[in-house]
Amino acid sequence: MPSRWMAHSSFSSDHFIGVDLLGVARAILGGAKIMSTCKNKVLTLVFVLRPGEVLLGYKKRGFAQGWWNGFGGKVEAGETIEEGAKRELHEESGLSVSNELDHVGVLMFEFVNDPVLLEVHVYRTYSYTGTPIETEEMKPQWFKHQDIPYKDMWPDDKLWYSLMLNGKYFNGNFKFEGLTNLLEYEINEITK
Ligand SMILES: CNc1ncnc2c1ncn2[C@@H]1O[C@H](COP(=O)(O)OP(=O)(O)OP(=O)(O)O)[C@@H](O)[C@H]1O
Repeated sequence: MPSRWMAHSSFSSDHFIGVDLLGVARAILGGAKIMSTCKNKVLTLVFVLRPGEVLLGYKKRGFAQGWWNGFGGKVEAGETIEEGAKRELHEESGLSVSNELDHVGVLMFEFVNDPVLLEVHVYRTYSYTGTPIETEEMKPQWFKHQDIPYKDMWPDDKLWYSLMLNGKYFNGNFKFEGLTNLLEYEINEITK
């Protein structure tokens, strides 16, 4: 009996325990990963358009300094994502938008060794009031579509700008190592 039990145990039971432990370990690790990554940082990114051109801002300080981008930033407590987008556009470019912005995409960015995911909501609009002004944070400039300075921008931008400029809806997932090394990505166009 003991030897049969031992024999049985040393095969099936160990095997079973092995699988089970692996499963438990996976569940714990998986759970921990989900818990640590579920806190997304919600950001906005607004593109003001006029026929054939897009307004970009040169980032003068802070995160991504020295690169061109749309206007946007963190959504603050008590405001909707779209309200945050309009506020950041005004703060960074001096432009105001009273109509609804066109919500064209959501981009998720993961950075290796950083548990916080960036959830960037992308908007576009042809409708605005005011004249772009240089602020402490951004220097605005109109660019023809063919002159967009992709080499001085986030590496993901060249992968989805054509969708945004052409009025398509999309989502994307990007994995970065540092600020310049894009390791993996996927972009999906969405039909509304
Ligand atoms: C990783 N690949 C990326 N590709 C394209 N655009 C990206 C991006 N990652 C972040 N962005 C955008 O860059 C702005 C940062 O804004 P950021 O300066 O951090 O926010 P905010 O102005 O609130 O910060 P401060 O309060 O000034 O620190 C914001 O529009 C955000 O959507």
